[in-house]
Amino acid sequence: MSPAFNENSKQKAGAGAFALRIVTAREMQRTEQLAFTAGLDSYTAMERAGRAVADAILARWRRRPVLVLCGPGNNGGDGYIIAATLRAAGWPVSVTALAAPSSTDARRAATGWGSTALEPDDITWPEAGGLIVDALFGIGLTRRLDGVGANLVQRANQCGAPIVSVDIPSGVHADTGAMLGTAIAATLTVTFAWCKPGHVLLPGRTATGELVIADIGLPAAPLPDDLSPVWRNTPALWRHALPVPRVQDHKYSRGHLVAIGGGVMTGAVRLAVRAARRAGAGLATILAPAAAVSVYAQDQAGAIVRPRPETADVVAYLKDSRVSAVLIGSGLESGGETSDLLRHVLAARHATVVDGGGLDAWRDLDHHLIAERAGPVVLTPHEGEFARLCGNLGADLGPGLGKLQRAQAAARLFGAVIVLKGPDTVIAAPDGRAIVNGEAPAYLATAGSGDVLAGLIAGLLTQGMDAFAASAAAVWLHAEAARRFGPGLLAEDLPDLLPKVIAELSAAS
Ligand SMILES: NC(=O)C1=CN([C@@H]2O[C@H](COP(=O)(O)OP(=O)(O)OC[C@H]3O[C@@H](n4cnc5c(N)ncnc54)[C@H](O)[C@@H]3O)[C@@H](O)[C@H]2O)[C@@H](O)CC1
Ligand SMILES: [K+]
Repeated sequence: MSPAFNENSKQKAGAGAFALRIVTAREMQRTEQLAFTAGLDSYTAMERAGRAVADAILARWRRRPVLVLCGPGNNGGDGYIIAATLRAAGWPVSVTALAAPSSTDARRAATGWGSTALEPDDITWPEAGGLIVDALFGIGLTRRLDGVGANLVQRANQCGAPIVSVDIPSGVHADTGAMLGTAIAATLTVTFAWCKPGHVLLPGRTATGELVIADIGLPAAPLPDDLSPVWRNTPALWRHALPVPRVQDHKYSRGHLVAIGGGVMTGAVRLAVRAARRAGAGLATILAPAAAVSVYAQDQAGAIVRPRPETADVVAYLKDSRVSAVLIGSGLESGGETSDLLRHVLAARHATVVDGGGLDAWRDLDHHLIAERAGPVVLTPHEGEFARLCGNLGADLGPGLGKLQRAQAAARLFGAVIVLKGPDTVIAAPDGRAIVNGEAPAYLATAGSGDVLAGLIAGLLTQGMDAFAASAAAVWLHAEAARRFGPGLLAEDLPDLLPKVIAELSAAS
């Protein structure tokens, strides 16, 4: 495990990899409780939260009319403090209260605001030159928005003024990013201490707009020891673990990837192998049906292509101790032969990436095969493949299970790293660690880009990188390469974009 994944639980929120944590609503509440028990005054925390939001507003906008929408809980309490702070800065501020404040701290904040709160029916909605502060609901939102609350959200979204959300856009579920009925579409969201899953998972990520994470002094107290370690994906987590060739290396010691090629959809493994080689694999061998050997051989002169007339040939080849990772499933049909191949690949005990048709084969494996395999396995489903792979996995964990929790549950169930792909890819390890990649450009929605990702993961794995770190690094590098290329991106472009991205990362570390 890399040092970045072992950060000290007594660190401050703003420090190093610890700042990249993603914390669920319940974990946040427990952290706050511990901090309060350790002596932090809860109203002081609320004042800091409110001031942090007001500071973010003052740093971005000039004086303008502001409407603050306050809910009944502590999110609303933050809203009253923001209103008072902006008023003290000379801004024209009005407040509307969805309901009377229900907590001691929120009541105290409302008293500090002092002026009357408008009834929702009496609001004059600001125009584009004004500003709305959304302090209706934060991480305490537990059920769908309806009635007056839903109406306020819709009117705010329609009035044309930018909206600043306190902690999380009202209506977004903090742990899943789902919309509970309707949700604020914010220009800016200021959250506290750590990001929540709802800020990085769709559709919450879109509703969040720009995200600012403000330090309100919480982790000065000890954190709960059992915080599930979830991070936002950035190179700080894994850059130091990227493979770098040593002077004494030869092609086998840099890593020998074996890819199982299909007979018809050859493009998938060709893309994957090129990506693996661009990521530094010293050697790649494609085991292909005899009829397709020439197609693979003509594509990449530097890859070895061998015919695999019988499954037995694959088994024999994988016994070679110089094989360091296997990619199976890209471009393979689901069904009998793929299932046989997968069983033999797992029995060979190499680090393995399973994609495409291999995922359906994985679903059909006997559980003892999954339990008994020795090498690390990475499964790379998109949502459709995940649904086939896992069915209603997690239904017993309650309704509304989000993408993060589903990936974590599958990783635990299978004892494999899960890369649940999409615009908000989640990488989950069997031990509960997870990383969310919230920044992928939509240009990646093109045929073959998943094959490149599978090959990139395999290319890093084959060089000895830890499966979880390799998966996170590959997802980030893949997205960054696509971002740099921009419009017109083809999957074929991606492998050759990787060296520059990797070189710049290595230079920066
Ligand atoms: N606890 C603390 O010390 C701090 C909390 N802070 C703020 O407090 C927020 C959390 O406060 P709360 O736990 O009071 O939760 P919220 O303010 O998010 O909302 C809770 C209230 O909304 C009601 N509610 C939930 N779902 C509803 C729905 N669909 N329709 C109508 N009412 C609904 C609940 O019954 C409760 O009254 C954070 O998001 C953050 O903004 C900050 O002040 C920092 C410090
Ligand atoms: K809010």
